Amino acid sequence: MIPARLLAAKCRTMSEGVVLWTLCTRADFKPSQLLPLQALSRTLSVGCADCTKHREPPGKRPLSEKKMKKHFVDRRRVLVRGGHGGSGMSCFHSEPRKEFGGPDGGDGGDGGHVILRVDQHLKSLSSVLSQYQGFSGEDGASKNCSGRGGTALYIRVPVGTLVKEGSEIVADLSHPGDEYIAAFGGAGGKGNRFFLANDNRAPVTCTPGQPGQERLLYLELKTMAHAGMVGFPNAGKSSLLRAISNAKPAVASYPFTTLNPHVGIVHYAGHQQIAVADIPGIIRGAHQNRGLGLGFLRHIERCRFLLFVVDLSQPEPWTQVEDLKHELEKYEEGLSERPHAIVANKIDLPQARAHLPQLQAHLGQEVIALSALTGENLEQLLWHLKKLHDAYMEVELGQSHQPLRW
Ligand SMILES: Nc1nc2c(ncn2[C@@H]2O[C@H](COP(=O)(O)OP(=O)(O)OP(=O)(O)O)[C@@H](O)[C@H]2O)c(=O)[nH]1
Ligand SMILES: [Mg+2]
Repeated sequence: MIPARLLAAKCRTMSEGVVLWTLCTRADFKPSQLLPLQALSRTLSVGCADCTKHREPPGKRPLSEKKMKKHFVDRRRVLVRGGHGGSGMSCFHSEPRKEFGGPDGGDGGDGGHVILRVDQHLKSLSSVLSQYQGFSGEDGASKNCSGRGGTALYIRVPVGTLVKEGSEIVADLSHPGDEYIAAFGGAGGKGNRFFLANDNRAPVTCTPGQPGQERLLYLELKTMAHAGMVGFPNAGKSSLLRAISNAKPAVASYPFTTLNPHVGIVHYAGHQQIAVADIPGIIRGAHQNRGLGLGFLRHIERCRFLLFVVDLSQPEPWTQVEDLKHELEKYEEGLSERPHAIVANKIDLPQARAHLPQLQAHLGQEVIALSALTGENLEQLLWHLKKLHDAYMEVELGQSHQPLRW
């Protein structure tokens, strides 16, 4: 149970459009004093007069969910070819009054590689084309001039891109700045100078450049986030993400409003950031590809801990948790065992309050009851999120792994 003294304050700084959460303590605080978020920020006077005036940061209008769906691509088939090596040159040194100047044909330049590079700002594979041809090296020239090597061609991919060749995983680009050489450029040819030998003082042989490597790769994006919100359609996952972060997924009263994952960053005081992913709704039989199916269960795989979001206004809400765990377990063994918290949303509705004790009794574990709509008890979720994150960091650092940073 969260110590009642913990409070959260929300402040949107205009310049960054960031929601900053400060967990602070007040010795005299009682649970009954928990206030809706709007009231809370007024009570604590978090020192941001602007945030009351301007709720939305100015700028581009966000894309609609439908348009975003068009732009969101999480699989791509790419044919990559390294650059062709430049040809070697065959020629002889020529100078007035100098006979037998000798061979001086330069080597061709190497072809450029095609390299996949992680760009933290990309969220989807939509900008990746179906074919890439690396830059060719220049041909060698006379006077022993070697051709210039082809420059590398970079393909920008988002964090969490898995590279497959056939069914084999050849690279996992899970950190910003990670690179993988998708196709090597061909080696440049040799000029006739290279073939100069004691028994052959005037070679005419030169070799052509080699073609670059050609590979057919499959790119697969698995959303990377610290926490993944898993729940049935309409449970209020997107509303919750909007409430705690600066992400703006669409919210509507019909199921499957969210069609692709959204990642929101929760900013804590001290520059700590926790990435939370809103995963599209999961229904019974998702592991057999029902609803939005397997395509989205895939995005949960990479989340380090989970938030099971339950619609508390529905009768027998514990069955939602059981079903969600069942679907995750069927998809990948052990997935439902990840560190998690149970979030019971819509506590503002009268029937929801009545369901809460039953849910707690059935699950036998702590339930974070809150309302994404009114902001009630959000601070408890933030506190749990931080606790799960700290535990994850401890485990990763203990195993000398590089923890996921945002
Ligand atoms: N009363 C109440 N309604 C809520 C609350 N949170 C969300 N809702 C409503 O529930 C409906 C669904 O909310 P969403 O956030 O779109 O739900 P979702 O889980 O993202 O749904 P999908 O994207 O379809 O998976 C909307 O009409 C919300 O206004 C809450 O705390 N209280
Ligand atoms: Mg949604």
